[in-house]
Formats: sequence, C-alpha cells, structure tokens
Amino acid sequence: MSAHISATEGSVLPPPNLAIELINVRKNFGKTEIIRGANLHITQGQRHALIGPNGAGKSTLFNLISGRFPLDSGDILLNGTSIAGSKPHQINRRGLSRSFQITNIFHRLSVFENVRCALLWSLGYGYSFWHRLNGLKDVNERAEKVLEEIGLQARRNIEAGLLSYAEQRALEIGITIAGGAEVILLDEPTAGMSRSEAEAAVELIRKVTIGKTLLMVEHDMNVIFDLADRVAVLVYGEIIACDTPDAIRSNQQVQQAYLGSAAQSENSV
Ligand SMILES: Nc1ncnc2c1ncn2[C@@H]1O[C@H](COP(=O)(O)OP(=O)(O)OP(=O)(O)O)[C@@H](O)[C@H]1O
Repeated sequence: MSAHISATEGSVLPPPNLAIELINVRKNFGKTEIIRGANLHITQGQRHALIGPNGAGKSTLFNLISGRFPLDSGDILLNGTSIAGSKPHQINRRGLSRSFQITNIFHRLSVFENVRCALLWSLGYGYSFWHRLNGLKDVNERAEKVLEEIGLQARRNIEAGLLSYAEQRALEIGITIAGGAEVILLDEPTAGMSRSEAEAAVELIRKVTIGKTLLMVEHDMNVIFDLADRVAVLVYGEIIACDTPDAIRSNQQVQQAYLGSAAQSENSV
C-alpha cells in the first residue's frame, strides 16, 4: 500500500492500519456475477456499516470475507495478510469472527454452554472434546465474563431456545465475541427488533466492540447513525461509496441507487 500526501503540503502520512482490505473481489454463482470487483478498506478500530438494496450481495460478501465461499478472483487481506483460500476456522483463529442473519445458536444447550462451546471452537477444540472439559477453569471464567458482558448471566442455565428473540440475538453476539476476535462481522444484528430492543442492541454492540473493528450489515438508519464511523454502500456487487454517515446520506449516487426501492421503510436505507 502506498503512503498518501496530507493536506499540509509536503508532509506524507503513514498509511492507516487496515483490518480488512477487499481488492477487486469477484464472485459468480453459475454465470451470474454477484460480486463484481468490490474494493473496500476498513481501518482497524473503526465501526463500518455495509448497506445496499436487497440482493446487492451483502451476505455473499460476508461469506467471502469469513471464508464460507471461495473467491473467484481478487484478494482479501486481514490485518495486512491475505486470507483468500483460507477456511472459516483458520480465518477465525486469525482474529475474525462473524454472526449470521439467521440465529446460529444451539437451542437445546444452555445459554452458558452455547458461549462455552463457541469459545472452545475458537480455541480449536471440537464439540466432542468440549464434553470432557467441564473443569477447564479459564474457559469457564471467560464464558462467565461474556455472559456478564451480554447481560445474560441470570439466564445462564436455561435452554437457549427458551430465550426471547432479542436475548437470542444478544447471545449470538456473545457467541461471536467469545473467542476474543479483534475483527467482528455482524449480519443484521437488529433485524426484527422493536425500537427499544434495537437501542439496547446498539449499546451492547458499542460496548463489546470498543477498540475492535466492526463491519455490520444494517438497514436501520437510526442504528447506523448511532454506531457507524463509516458506511460502505454495495450496489449490484460493487462498493459505490464509503464515507461518514452524513456524507453517505447526502451522496447523490447513493440516493439514486436506492430510488425505486419502494419496500424500504422511512427509517431504512
Ligand atoms: N449460494 C448461492 N447460490 C446461488 N445464488 C446465490 C447464493 N447466495 C446468494 N445468491 C444470490 O446472490 C445474490 C445476492 O444475494 P445476497 O444474499 O448476498 O444479497 P444481500 O445483499 O445480502 O440481500 P438481502 O439484503 O436481501 O439479505 C442474490 O441474487 C442471491 O439470490
């Protein structure tokens, strides 16, 4: 990456430390191009929202970054090193963790066991091994700390399937952060929530991502303005803009891209 010239003539700033770099990323499903040369730079420690019309390719991009889908071409760097071709667990162990649009918890396990299971997976232990690890003190302590962070300590012993929807989403965030990843991907963390639930979720996400890098797919402008330092706009598989929330809201090209999206609600983009 090249150094860039600052506004003060003559002084050269060092390049920012990038947590995630997408370089001309392409992905086809069959003959259909879904991601069409996406480029994106996410600075370490920033919170980014990824927005775009339905079907723009947001989940696909998450699947590419987290290693669930292989790239067709281009490159993805995590903290400066290519992760193209790496498996999801390898990428996780290099410090990137993601949540899913559909909740990804084990409904029959207790809330505590869900967090502990995620923690052990991120440490490289299989589920069967985890059964024999009830006494693993550090892991249990870390799991308790995560429960405290997500406000579910009082619910630790109940089956996760019995939690309310908002609590399940909080547990999913706990599962995502359990391993201590520095780069967090959240897919629509406030989808389906009431306004007050979404506000609580924003506070939780803010708290658990302090000092970390966050990339989240989000539609709710209230959430985006509350939480995001930058907003990246994906339209037909290309990032057409990446800027502050204010700049994105007044960006003509972004506005045009959303015209005709009649299904979008008043508070959504
Ligand atoms: N595994 C797959 N096989 C074939 N096509 C797929 C696959 N996954 C996604 N697609 C297609 O890729 C396109 C982009 O889908 P994707 O889910 O990434 O969009 P999105 O921006 O996340 O949409 P939404 O906001 O509705 O969740 C869609 O046309 C979808 O049908």
